[in-house]
Amino acid sequence: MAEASIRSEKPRHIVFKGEEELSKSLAKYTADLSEKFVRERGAFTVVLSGGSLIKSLRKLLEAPYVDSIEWARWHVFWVDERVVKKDHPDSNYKLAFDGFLSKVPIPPGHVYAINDALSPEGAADDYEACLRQLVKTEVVKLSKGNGFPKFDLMFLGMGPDGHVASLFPGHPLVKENQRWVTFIKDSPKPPPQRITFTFPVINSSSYIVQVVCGSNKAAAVHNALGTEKTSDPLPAAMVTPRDGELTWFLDEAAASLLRDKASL
Ligand SMILES: O=C1O[C@H](COP(=O)(O)O)[C@@H](O)[C@H](O)[C@H]1O
Repeated sequence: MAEASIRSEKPRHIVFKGEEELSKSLAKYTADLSEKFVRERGAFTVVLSGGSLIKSLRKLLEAPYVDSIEWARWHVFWVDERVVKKDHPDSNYKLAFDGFLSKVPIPPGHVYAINDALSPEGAADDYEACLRQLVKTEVVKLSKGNGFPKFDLMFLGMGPDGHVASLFPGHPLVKENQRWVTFIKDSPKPPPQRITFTFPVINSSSYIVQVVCGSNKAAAVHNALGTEKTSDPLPAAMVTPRDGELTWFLDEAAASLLRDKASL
């Protein structure tokens, strides 16, 4: 198990007056990266979170992006998933399908949902095997430095407790450094059974956006964006891409406890 990584400088953060402005900027940021990766490698690997993130992607469903993005080149994954049936209200797949994926022409074969017939252990193994196959076929890149998969763009949310994906404060899974995908059966946030990417996978991404809105998350934002060294950082503070770019997209409420909170 690795030591928790501790960053030495603050990641870039952008504060928006409200979630409406944030979602417009997030759409442009995403469309620009889609264009770049499709041009460079003919594919764009995108990792979604569950929760409030999906609503913040809604501007991608509007002009000009809905018509200009090369949706057929997108490959979509989940950073974490609840081990429930795909039509269950708690499913991150269902949330994304209903609010986003059903409205854009991404080929169904490019949408990599978990196998919802398996146990948490089985679903994590199965999802990792799927990623290993996609690395072989070069749909997903491999990080040269550490041998973990390297996704083009990863969208992260954050809970009020500072959790990201299904990696919760104080849980031993935050230190997992061998597996690509692992499972949890005692998630403090329901439902208890989930699978999740591990930190080495998250931190191998080329681009990570951490999207956080709301005053109930202000304390965790303040904690995670601080530079104070701690041996027990919040999971959100452990998002430290090794060879990539991290940008926090915050609304004014989430940024309200930061000293540097000038908004766009
Ligand atoms: O349970 C989860 O929570 C986090 C945060 O969700 P939010 O609704 O507070 O934005 C989410 O990022 C994660 O994917 C999800 O499984």
